[in-house]
Amino acid sequence: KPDGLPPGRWGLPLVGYIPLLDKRTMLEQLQDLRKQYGDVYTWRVGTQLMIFIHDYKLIKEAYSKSEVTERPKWWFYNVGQNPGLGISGSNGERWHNNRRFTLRQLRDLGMGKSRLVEAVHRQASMLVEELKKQSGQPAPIPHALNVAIINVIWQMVAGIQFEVDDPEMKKFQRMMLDFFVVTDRLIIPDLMPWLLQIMPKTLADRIFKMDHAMEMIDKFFNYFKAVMDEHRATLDRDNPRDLIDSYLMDMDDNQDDPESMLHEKDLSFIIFDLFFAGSQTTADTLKFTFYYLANNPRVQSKLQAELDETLGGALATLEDRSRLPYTEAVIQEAMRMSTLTPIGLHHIATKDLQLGGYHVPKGTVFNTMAISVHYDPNIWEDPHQFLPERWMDDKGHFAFKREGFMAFSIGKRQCVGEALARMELLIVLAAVMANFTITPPPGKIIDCSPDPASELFHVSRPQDIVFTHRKQ
Ligand code: HEM
Repeated sequence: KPDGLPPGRWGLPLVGYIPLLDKRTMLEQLQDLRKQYGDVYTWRVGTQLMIFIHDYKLIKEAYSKSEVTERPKWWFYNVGQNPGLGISGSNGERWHNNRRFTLRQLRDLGMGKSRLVEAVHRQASMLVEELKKQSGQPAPIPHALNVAIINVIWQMVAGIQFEVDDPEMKKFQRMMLDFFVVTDRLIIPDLMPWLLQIMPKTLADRIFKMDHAMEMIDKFFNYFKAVMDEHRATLDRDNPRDLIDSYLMDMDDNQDDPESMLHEKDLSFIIFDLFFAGSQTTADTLKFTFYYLANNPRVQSKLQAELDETLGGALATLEDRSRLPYTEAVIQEAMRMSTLTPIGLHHIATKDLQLGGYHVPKGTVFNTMAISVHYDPNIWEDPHQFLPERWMDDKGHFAFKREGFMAFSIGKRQCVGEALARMELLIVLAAVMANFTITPPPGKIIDCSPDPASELFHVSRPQDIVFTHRKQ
């Protein structure tokens, strides 16, 4: 055990201190360790040394260091690609280029006047129509919400939007669900890589579903490749339509450069990352927001009053943003309370470093406890209360402050889709709340706690809720 480490659990050789030995949830165990060791501690899981940080200032200090920017080279992130492709699982120059490319795309295609805003408008209106069909009835939030969010990403990537019941959309969603299922055990060999050396490959594949995950990746590649081929056949360099067109043009521009890293498989991973990082997150943030609002009629009336007065029934645009401070505050508060990534996404130390007076060796994996920060009573008054007012200043403006807010993480690796997510959340929430009042089913309250089935990523619990059409 290296000297100077933060306190914590080292455990046995090879297996470390395995969380499965304990029946409580992972988050409960982490909170216990915090009580025992303080805001920063280590926990060796398998052969992997992990550091857990519950304090915002220390997280900020860690993530401001360039040596804590990389993603671990794990199956969980790379799905067998070495080196990792796309954005979320890549590192170094490839990561830097792909991230910059995607941010540029979002800016150019995106915010302001563009087709992307039109797509969000169209999807928000579609969702309102779907909700009218269940007006006044207790029912789960319709599947159309997920479709709406996925369609916005399709618009950005390939200029396509599907109808709610289009079989192609169903097929695509089924592929995404299947992928989630096959990746649930991939992290085990990441934490205990020696298992792969002692096990026959067929057994390892059967247990950890690695071959299945690779097959799924090929399936996605073939799916996206067909869309790329269509784009290639109709590409007009003077009128790039979407992200695929832009990438193909960059590829052509660099075809004589032997150093060029651009290729179709990498593009396929970028697309894959956008769907996986950007659809469930945004859709679930909306679901949590509807749940909090259903239990908080006071907040809901105030929100509707702002929407009625400012928009008068029209769809919101980004220009309306400064006139919708309470709507922004509601979204911000819902993101704080739901904390979709309670322990963050892993980063790895690429060099030895000092943090909070401790020595953190190269190879340590960082877990940043957004959930502790978002409920820290030293940062937030009454942290368990849904209080959008905490985001308003004395003049009634939305007072966005980054300090202590980590829904999109912080530092160089923070979410690339934040601006898109915020635009979608604003437009869709405004459209729904201008048209509907939300209540729990009679005699019930909505359970706003995350579904215990998913620990590392918070998702909302499926349950009935009532959207009643406001006939203005
Ligand atoms: C409310 C919705 C969203 C939330 C809460 C969210 C949250 C996050 C978080 C916590 C990270 C991890 C950053 C880190 O490693 O420290 C992340 C990364 C990422 N997000 Fe989002 N996200 C959302 C929406 C989106 C959207 C709409 C897109 C794009 C369409 C997107 C694309 C990405 C990508 C590509 C990464 C990986 C960044 C990298 O590794 O450099 N996200 N997001």
